[in-house]
Amino acid sequence: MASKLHDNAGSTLTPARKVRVVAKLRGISRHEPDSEPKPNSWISVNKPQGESFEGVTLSFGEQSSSRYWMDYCYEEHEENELIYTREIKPLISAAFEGQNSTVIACGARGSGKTHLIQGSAEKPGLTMLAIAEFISLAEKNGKSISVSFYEVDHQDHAVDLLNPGQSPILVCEDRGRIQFKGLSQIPVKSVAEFQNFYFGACSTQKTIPRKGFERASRSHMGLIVYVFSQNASVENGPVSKMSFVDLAGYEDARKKSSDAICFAETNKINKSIYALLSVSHALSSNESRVPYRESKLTRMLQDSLRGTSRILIVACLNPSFCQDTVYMVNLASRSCQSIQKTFLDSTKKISSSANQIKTYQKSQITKSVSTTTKKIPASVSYQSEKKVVAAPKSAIKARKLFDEASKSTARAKKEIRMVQNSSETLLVNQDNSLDITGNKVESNTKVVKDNSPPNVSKNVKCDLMAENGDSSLDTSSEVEIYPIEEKGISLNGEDHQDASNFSEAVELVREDLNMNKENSLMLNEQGEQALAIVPEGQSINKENKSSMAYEDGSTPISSQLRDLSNRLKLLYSSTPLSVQIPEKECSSLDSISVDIMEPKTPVVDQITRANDRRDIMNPKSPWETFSVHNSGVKNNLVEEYLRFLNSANKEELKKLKGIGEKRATYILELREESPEPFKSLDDLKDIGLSAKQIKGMMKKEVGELFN
Ligand SMILES: Nc1ncnc2c1ncn2[C@@H]1O[C@H](COP(=O)(O)OP(=O)(O)OP(=O)(O)O)[C@@H](O)[C@H]1O
Repeated sequence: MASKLHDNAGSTLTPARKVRVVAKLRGISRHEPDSEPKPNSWISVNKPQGESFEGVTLSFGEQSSSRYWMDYCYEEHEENELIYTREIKPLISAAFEGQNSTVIACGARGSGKTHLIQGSAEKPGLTMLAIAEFISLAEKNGKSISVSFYEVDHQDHAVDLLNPGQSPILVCEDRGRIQFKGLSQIPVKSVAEFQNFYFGACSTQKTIPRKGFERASRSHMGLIVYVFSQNASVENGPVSKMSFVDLAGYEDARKKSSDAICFAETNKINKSIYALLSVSHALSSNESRVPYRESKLTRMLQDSLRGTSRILIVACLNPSFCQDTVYMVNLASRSCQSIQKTFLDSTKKISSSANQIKTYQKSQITKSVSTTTKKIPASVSYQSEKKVVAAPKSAIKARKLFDEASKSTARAKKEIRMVQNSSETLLVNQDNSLDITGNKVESNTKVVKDNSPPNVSKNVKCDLMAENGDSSLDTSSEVEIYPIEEKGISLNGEDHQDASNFSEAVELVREDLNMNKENSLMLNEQGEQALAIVPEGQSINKENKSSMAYEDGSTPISSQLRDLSNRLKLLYSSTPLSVQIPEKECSSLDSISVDIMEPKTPVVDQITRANDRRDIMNPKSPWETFSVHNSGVKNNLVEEYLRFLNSANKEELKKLKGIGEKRATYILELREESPEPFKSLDDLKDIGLSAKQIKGMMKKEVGELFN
């Protein structure tokens, strides 16, 4: 294996981590035709240097410049027992303290998920090993254990594998707890007993006839282990539960499907894989809205994912080339918090570097340029403040659907170090093998390390990544991994890119990956435009609220603009009677919220033009003035109404026209998932109201004011 570094650090969960993502490279089975163990040559595991980096990055193929963050990677020879001891055992102990958790095995087909989760009689999987520990701890702590075992197919039918032939399982929520109707719980007293019915269910799972529907060729399987207080009844609920999910293997629907039915089935399975990984991504990045309702599986796992629950994702890797593995790693990697940490560190640094450049330019101090360096041309530094879109359309779209890890393949970068010393000399160092502190940076990993504050008494480092026409840049040159959630894949309510985009996303990422080389060449031609890295870094921040403030506590202007734009959008969306903004203008407003990184005149232009168009800035007649005030009042009313829906208790909600017991309960449920589920009147459609009903409700509320 081309592992460059592989230490054991950080292999157990630390209290602060909600989601941990590890990879497991599948071993070679004795039964496989070519079963001679041979070193894996298509996956490289790299550990970026520096103490602040906890994870590893994976890259695929010789020439690949895409890197995907993981918290850790287990190699071929590292068996289930090791993964169990390091990753699972701490979660079992936590279960006896009331903590829920979920272990998810994902990967392409044949990547070893079942081997990992179920294992076999000779090589027990994580579930078997865990049950032994559960039983032992239960005895010690005066608790009892029971299990459920189910399967979810492509049609979101969930069936009980321990009581086959029954109707599909129903999932409902009662007093904030997920409940299953039609899923049996079997008490477990010994490992042998468990082994019997578990393996029994696994082997018959493929043959049992399904009541009322066809059985799917691929499905997800989930084992739930419940911990009960000794004398508590099932009705009281468990102390905690731990879920083990063996996801169906991801497979490119177009590649393998021989017929339309198979194609549809594969697509649906892929969507549900995507849904689960999206939920874990939303949780790992503290999204305000988590899309549990996107699939049956995420709904079933909701209790074991939300709140203080911990999630372990094991991305299983095929030992030989498999494009589907790359896609899965890409998806799993999005939940890896190491990426975010690293990324945020470097983004902070980049933005502070950008500020230094601006200050530097403003001061208009004559700078001497050393013989070994070049002065940055004004055009270049200007470009650094602008967002430059230099990638092909499909690649851009793919970025929106996936994270920027794939985007990184389209950029070959060079680090320009700008050193401003006490004599105010600007040095640009294009040597990318050493950083300013003299630390060697791994040649093919882009790492921004220096977190020290700028200090004029010593050398101050500004890291910019420049893409230029240097012929030394090739697709294997340094690449930065971004945990970006672009607009298109944002998981929160309004921007949520639902699972239906999965195939498109996969398709686009595929294109993106295939275009690596082409893109970098094209970027090379772009020359100075490539300095777009600064704003792009800020662009990445746009989804990440925690990074929205500068270190001095002030809010970046880009974020203020976004706020302004969001308000405009709200105004627009909640004033249907106001003059319609043409499609073009709307998209301009969108782009304000998403793409503008720094205050540029066009922003003001856009707003002014939009306002001009509405003719509200300069009303010419009393009627127009009245209209303006009228729509202002309307907006306030709508805002108040939405605020009420987002905060009122059940009884208060029921006082509203059109909201009875059921809807009020549902609204409270929605608020559990997201503190503010209603952001515009349109969101009322989520509780089953038609546009006409919404209008009627508003009319009623307004009428009441005059009664
Ligand atoms: N660590 C390992 N060592 C040796 N053989 C393994 C290992 N992991 C998996 N295998 C073998 O690889 C093959 C595929 O494994 P497995 O069935 O677990 O994959 P899977 O990802 O669950 O597949 P699918 O997506 O089709 O369900 C099996 O023959 C299995 O025995």
